[in-house]
Order: sequence, then structure tokens, then C-alpha cells
Amino acid sequence: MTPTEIDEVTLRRVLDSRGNATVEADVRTTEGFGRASAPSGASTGEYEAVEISAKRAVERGEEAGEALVGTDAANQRAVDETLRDEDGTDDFSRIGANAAVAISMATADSAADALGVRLHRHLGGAFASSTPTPLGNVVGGGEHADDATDIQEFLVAPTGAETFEEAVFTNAAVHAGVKDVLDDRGVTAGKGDEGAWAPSIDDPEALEVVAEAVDRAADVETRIGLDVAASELWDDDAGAYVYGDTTRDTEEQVDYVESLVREGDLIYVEDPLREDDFEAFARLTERLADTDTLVCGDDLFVTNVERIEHGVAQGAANSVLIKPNQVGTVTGAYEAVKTARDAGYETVMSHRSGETEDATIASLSVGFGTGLIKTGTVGGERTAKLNEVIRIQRDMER
Ligand SMILES: O=C(O)[C@@H](CO)OP(=O)(O)O
Ligand SMILES: [Mg+2]
Repeated sequence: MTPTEIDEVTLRRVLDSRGNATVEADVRTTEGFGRASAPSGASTGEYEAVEISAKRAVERGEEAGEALVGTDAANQRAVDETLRDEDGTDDFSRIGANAAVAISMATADSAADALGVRLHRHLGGAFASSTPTPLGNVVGGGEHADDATDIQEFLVAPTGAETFEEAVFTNAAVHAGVKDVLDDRGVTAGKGDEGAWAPSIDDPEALEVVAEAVDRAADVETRIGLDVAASELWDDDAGAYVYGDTTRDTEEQVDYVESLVREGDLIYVEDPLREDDFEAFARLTERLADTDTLVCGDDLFVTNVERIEHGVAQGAANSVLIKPNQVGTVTGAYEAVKTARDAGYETVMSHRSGETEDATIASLSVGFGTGLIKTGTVGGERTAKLNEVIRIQRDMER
């Protein structure tokens, strides 16, 4: 009997940050215990693994969990293969990507516990030694808030910060700074799903506000990024991206994003084009080749090795967003990171707009060595991840 042999897998419904039901999994091994829960997207990519109702995911996930009893939780690849076999589809639509990712992450957690090592160390080994740069969402709209910006996320990245801790406090200061700038302009704002301010202003003004907040509140060099979430703006009938009264065809969209990047000296632009347009992604990436801007694919790649390989072959984007629940397993997320990295693409570990207090992505980010982590700025379900990376960083310094 090994300390990491799985005894029991239990699932339950718990609340997520939007008040929706999501799935939490507990995995008990001979000498360990692990727990994880599934996040949930609002602007989901068409090619993501499929989330099913939490109730059904609990039932079917528990059945699938029975097949894991007696197997070794430390053998993540074998565990995730068993989950795939039990599911029997290629998109987890039977047991649910939500059940799969919760079980997969809880298994890793239980193995680390049984082995007496931290999760990032269990996953990344002796070379898991760097912390990511946090991308903090400070203004947002799109699918994450009504009557706010068309672009989904206005992000900040403290590229001049020396430590992760300094970086997250910088992001928090900019988030507070945005509120001050909005107050000065007489603009009221609630918060969107990810804790970013959701004012009813247009995208150019939002960029101005964030730039001003950075000037006022950041003590270290801090650059701005965007998640355009362009698939949500695309209108098939119009054959164009629709921003309020303005429409842009694909060529105009490429020009527009290029101008935003150059004028704002942006460090990051995610999903600037719709999820099927690898070709336009490649054109924009080429146009920005003289900059240090990360052109990132989220809905484009959906953490899927085949789609990443397809993009690499065409030169589409130069970085990949990694969302474990888009692929359904820890192994799948690892393979996506590896495929991206082998091609020279940067990687960004990411939360979803619907989250729980689960902090697993913090350990996945450090364990897999992603260059960045996108996980919000404020709010308990966001700070859970940020604070966990701070703890890991402090542990590494000891
Ligand atoms: O588009 C995104 O990158 C995510 C997270 O910010 O949003 P959602 O989880 O709604 O897909
Ligand atoms: Mg996105």
C-alpha cells in the first residue's frame, strides 16, 4: 500500500462567486487529503471542454471517481486518462469538464498532501522556482458587466516589480486609483464579475482612466493589457466586430488593435480577434513583431494542444492562456503549457469569471512555470490565488 493510493472520491455542489452552483471534489488517499473546485466562464470559447449542470456533474463524477479507487494519486497522467476513459467523449460532455477538473486537481492536491510536499513542488519538481507576473483586471465590461466597456478586460501588469508581493500590491493600488480617477470625472461604477470597475464609459476613455491611475498609483513600471474577448463582439450577420454604434471588419479590427497597442504601449492583448480566425491572428502578430507585446489566445486555443499546434504552424499569437477547466484535467493543462513553451510561446495561467476560493491555479502557475497569471485584483475568490502565490514566494525565500 502506498501513501498515495486513492481510497475515496466525493463530490458536492458548492457556490461560486456569481452565486451559481459549481462542483467541489474531495480525494482521500491512504495518507492524504485533497480538495478542489471547478470555476466557470461567462465568455466561454466554442471549443472548450463542456461544463454540465453541477447536479449532474456530481452524480456522474462520483461514478467516475469509483474507477479511481485503488489507483495512485501521484500518477497524475494515469488518473487523468482514467477520467477520460470513464467519460468516453472527447470533450468531457458526459461527466462534465467541471467534475473532471475538480477531481483531477483534488487528486494532485491529495498526492502532494500524502507526500508531504507543497502542490507546486509536487507538480513542478525541484525546478519550480519562479513566480509569475500578475495580470490584474481593473476595468471591465463585455460579458462580465452590463452597460460597461465593450472590451471585456483592462488589465495591468507591474513589469517593474521585483517580487510577486510588490506586484500584487501595485495592482491593488492601481485598482483603487481607477476609482479615484473615475470619482474625479464624476463617473460612478459598480464592479463586474471579476471585481474590476464597470463604468459606463467607452473603451478609449477606459484606457485613459487606467493610464492615469497607473501614473498616480503605481510606484514601479506598470504596463497595460487588454482582453478584447473579440468572439463576443463578432456579429456573423454584420460580418464585423460590433462596438456600440461602430462596426469594424476584420482588417479594421487588426488596424484598430494595432493602434491601441502602439498608442498605449500595451504589454498584452488577449483574443483581439474571433476564435476561428487564426489567419488574422497571424497577421496581427506579424504586424506587432517589432514590439514586446504578448498576443494571447484564449478562446482561440482553449488550452487545447491541437489548436495550439495549429496556431504555432501559422504564427498565430505568441502566447497561450491556460485554463484547466477548458481542457478538464491537470495533465491537459500541462501538455498545453509544454506545447506552447516548446514553440517559444509565453504562457499565462488564468482564472475564470466565475470562481471559488480554490487556489489551485496559483500552484499550477508556479509548478508549470507560466510567465504570467491572470486572476483578478480584489475580491476573496481572486485574492485566494494571489495570496497563495505570495505564500509560495515567501516559502521559496526561506
Ligand atoms: O475571457 C477570459 O479570459 C475569462 C477570464 O477573465 O473570462 P471567462 O471566464 O468569462 O471566460
Ligand atoms: Mg479571455
